[in-house]
Amino acid sequence: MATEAAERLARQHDNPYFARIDFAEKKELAAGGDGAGAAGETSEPEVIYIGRASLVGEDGETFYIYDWRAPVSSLFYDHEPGPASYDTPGGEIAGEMTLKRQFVIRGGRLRHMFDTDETIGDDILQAVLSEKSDTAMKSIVATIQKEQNRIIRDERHRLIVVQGAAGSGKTSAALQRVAYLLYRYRDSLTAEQIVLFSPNPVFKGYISRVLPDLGEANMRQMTFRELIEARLGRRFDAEDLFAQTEDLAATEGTPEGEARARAVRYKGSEHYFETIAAYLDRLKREGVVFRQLRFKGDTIVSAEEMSRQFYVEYGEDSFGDRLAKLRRWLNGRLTAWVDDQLHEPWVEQAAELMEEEDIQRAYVNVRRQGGFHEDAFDDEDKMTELLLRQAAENAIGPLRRAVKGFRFMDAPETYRQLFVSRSLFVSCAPDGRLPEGWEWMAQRVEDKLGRKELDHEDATPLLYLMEALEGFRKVEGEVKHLFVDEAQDYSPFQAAYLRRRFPRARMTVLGDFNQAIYAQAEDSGGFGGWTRLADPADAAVWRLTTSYRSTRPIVELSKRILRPEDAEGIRPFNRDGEEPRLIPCGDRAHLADLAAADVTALLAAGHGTIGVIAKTAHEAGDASALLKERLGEDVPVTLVSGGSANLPKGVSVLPSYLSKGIEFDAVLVWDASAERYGQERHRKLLYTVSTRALHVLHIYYTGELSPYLT
Ligand SMILES: Nc1ncnc2c1ncn2[C@@H]1O[C@H](COP(=O)(O)OP(=O)(O)OP(=O)(O)O)[C@@H](O)[C@H]1O
Repeated sequence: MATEAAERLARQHDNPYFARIDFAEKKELAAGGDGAGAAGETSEPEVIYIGRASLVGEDGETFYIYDWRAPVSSLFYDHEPGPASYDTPGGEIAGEMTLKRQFVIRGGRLRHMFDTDETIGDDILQAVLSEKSDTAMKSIVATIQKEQNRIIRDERHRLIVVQGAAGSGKTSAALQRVAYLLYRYRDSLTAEQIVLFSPNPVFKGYISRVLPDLGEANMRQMTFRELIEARLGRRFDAEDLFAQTEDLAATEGTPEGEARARAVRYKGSEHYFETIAAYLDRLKREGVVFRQLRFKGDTIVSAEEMSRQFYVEYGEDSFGDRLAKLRRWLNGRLTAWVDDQLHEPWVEQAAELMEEEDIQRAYVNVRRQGGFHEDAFDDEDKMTELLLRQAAENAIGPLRRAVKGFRFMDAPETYRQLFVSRSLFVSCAPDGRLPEGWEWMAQRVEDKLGRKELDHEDATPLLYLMEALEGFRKVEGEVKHLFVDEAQDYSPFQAAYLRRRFPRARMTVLGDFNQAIYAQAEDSGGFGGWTRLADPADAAVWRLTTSYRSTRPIVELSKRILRPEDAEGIRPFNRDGEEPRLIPCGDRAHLADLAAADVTALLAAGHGTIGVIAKTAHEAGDASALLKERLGEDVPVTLVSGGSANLPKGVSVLPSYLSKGIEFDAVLVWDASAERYGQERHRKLLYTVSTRALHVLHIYYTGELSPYLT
């Protein structure tokens, strides 16, 4: 506690406050009308300083500085001088703002001071946005914009969906919202109860400093991949989204590639989610595939016995009760089997070889059960029996654990059944029809599962089926807030799955349909079915249209990449910069020569982070090798891969999909040729890549330029 307070004070010493407002509260007409003041009159203006944390006098009442999250602070974000009001838990407070002043204080010294008429003065925002970037994201509390503030402080809706242009502050708003909620509900909400889904490990590292800098603990961060790995990683060689993307890129245009792309889209759809839901319903009556319990070639309980027990004996009970009963029954069967085996030679041998630790445990058990007193002979028998029992139990430990972990149900095989029988699939599909390409999918599932491999498009459906069969025991009921960033990249299937996995969480979902770059979400208009997850009365859809990250010329160029109707609502923040450059190159070697020379010049000009963004991991590998050859040891070049967790300063080379959510002072697009970015589906990828640039954008191409840039 004391260290925390000391750290906070040290931070405050460096940067105590960033704003001052003078606010005169409107006087209420006192009850009975005898009038402490007439309605409409205001009291003397109070001087209010706003900073990252509050500073309170020793009396515990005098506020020298208000925390930016205090109710009164929203006056600063929402209003210009003049009539103004703010919400408090006790109701609205209205009055008159007579002064609004902004400060830039660094290292305890006042650098700038502005009085302003606008909500948040352009000058300060200009200055902040013109700074060179760091490898980690910074907090934006001193310059939160009105429309961002609305998202940060929304306490009314259970589901908030934010559609925001690239660089409009979605991630920033999400993180300040986490800080806001932790402050507002500090007695009842902990950082552990907030989960943020991040697109990849690079992004995870990139945002991890914002909350600690604001004096708050980081929320839990997860990637969808981690979720899949945790449950299915041991049983399957599970493909991830990036490998899937690479495969689709490599097979593009081939019949195999087209069939897979169709399967990927279908298996991310709501149609498929409903099909699985109907299948689950049917599994209540028949069809769960059980796995026999076997020991050294002997069947202890067969799959047929389990099925009979489950569907016939317990047929009247609910699914959950039947499972609980089946588990008890299986454990009883295992115990009976152990009883039966006690005097078999293998058990005696195993008991002789038992570890000291197990013998001690058996000894303790006998004592606990009241052994070792009157009749020593009896005790010895008891001890021997216990040792034998312990030995047999050790041997069937994996079976006990399988029963505990529900592995007596074969979820993958149950899943596979759906693709074995056409009529079964049809009976579960909501429209009673087979999806296009079903045969191809059926063959693929057969091949892959047979080899213990799992396509990414099958991972969430299998996870859903498995968890639903187990009664969603991994449900995270204690999570109160779920944030999903880059939400356009989730399939409607994944959105529906997350809703079930975090059943009580309020959701804040942020995305940009113009950056939907994965095939799995292509058919959903880029918004993954999120908006349908809550009752419309409990949901809000907010839009962020101003793009703060990039200079005006960069935003203008990137808007031209999009279809006019998609670009319509995007507004650049008015910050000047050099025109983006389109640079023709003879071949890759020439491209590398030019890019290497530009990297050197950009570093010399003081740009601290340079992102060389190629389309695929393979091309990023090539680009990195070519640049390293040319730049030598003096300029370190880092190749960023799917597993990387940190973005270094200097030059990073990365595939397009790993650049999601992050930004660089300068972006060098590696080969935006028509060959690489020629199809409609590449339009959004090119947009995503170009909008990573803060100040400088160079686009190199060999051969013909992508049609989206001409
Ligand atoms: N109100 C603000 N004040 C200062 N900087 C801001 C503000 N809003 C956004 N920014 C800056 O703009 C950049 C983009 O913000 P952010 O990454 O949150 O946007 P995004 O909408 O999540 O972008 P994308 O969808 O492209 O990943 C960041 O550098 C952020 O600090």
